[in-house]
Amino acid sequence: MLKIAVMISGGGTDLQSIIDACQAGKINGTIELVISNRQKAYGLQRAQKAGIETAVVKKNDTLIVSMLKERNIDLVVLAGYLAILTDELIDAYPNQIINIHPSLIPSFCGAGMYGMHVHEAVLNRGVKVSGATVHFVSSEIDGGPIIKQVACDISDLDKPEDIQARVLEIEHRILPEVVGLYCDGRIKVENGRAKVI
Ligand SMILES: Nc1nc2c(c(=O)[nH]1)N[C@@H](CN(C=O)c1ccc(C(=O)N[C@@H](CCC(=O)O)C(=O)O)cc1)CN2
Ligand SMILES: NCC(=O)N[C@@H]1O[C@H](COP(=O)([O-])[O-])[C@@H](O)[C@H]1O
Repeated sequence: MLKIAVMISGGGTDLQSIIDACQAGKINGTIELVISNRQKAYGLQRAQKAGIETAVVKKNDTLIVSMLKERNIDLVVLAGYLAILTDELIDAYPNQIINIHPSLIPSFCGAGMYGMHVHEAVLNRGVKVSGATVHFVSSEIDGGPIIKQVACDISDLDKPEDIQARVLEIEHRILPEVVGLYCDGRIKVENGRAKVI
């Protein structure tokens, strides 16, 4: 069983999808720690309800690395974590940090593209499909190897919150799926590209 840490900043529905999958025996791993950079993140309550250790750490990747190493964490999941990771944390966990992003990378991603900002940009551009991406985290924001993407038709939607809701349904499926694949050793990175084996 791999040891997992999840980093959040908000409501934690993506975190909840992993908690639920672990409790259902769908992931060969256990969530050992949930870290938030925001004290009031509701996701902290979700973790505490599930009996998972929580911590609030703001702008201190040195401390985060020490907490992860102390707990022998194997996989770090960014589940709505809205801060940019420093190279200190990324280098400590090469291809061991994954992120969920609410668009089809490389579209609508990078600095400033998070949460509802993504769906507002998608609506304003008038694209007819959106979706979600799970990728490894690198120094380039949202530029790491893509592990899985699923698209959805949004041509019938005209509100960003409705696009968000449809994309979240995808997120809540593919994030636990990818975490499970990682825990089973079925994700490899070759020549900068991730593949499921
Ligand atoms: N080094 C990396 N750090 C992070 C990555 C990454 O790929 N490499 N992924 C992001 C997640 N993310 C999108 O998926 C993302 C998060 C936050 C931002 C952003 O611009 N944040 C603002 C502050 C937002 C706030 O605190 O309200 C900022 O830093 O100015 C962009 C993309 C996680 N980190
Ligand atoms: N760029 C990162 C980003 O925008 N992440 C997004 O934050 C939301 C967190 O929701 P949650 O708090 O309900 O899990 C999710 O939609 C996730 O894709």
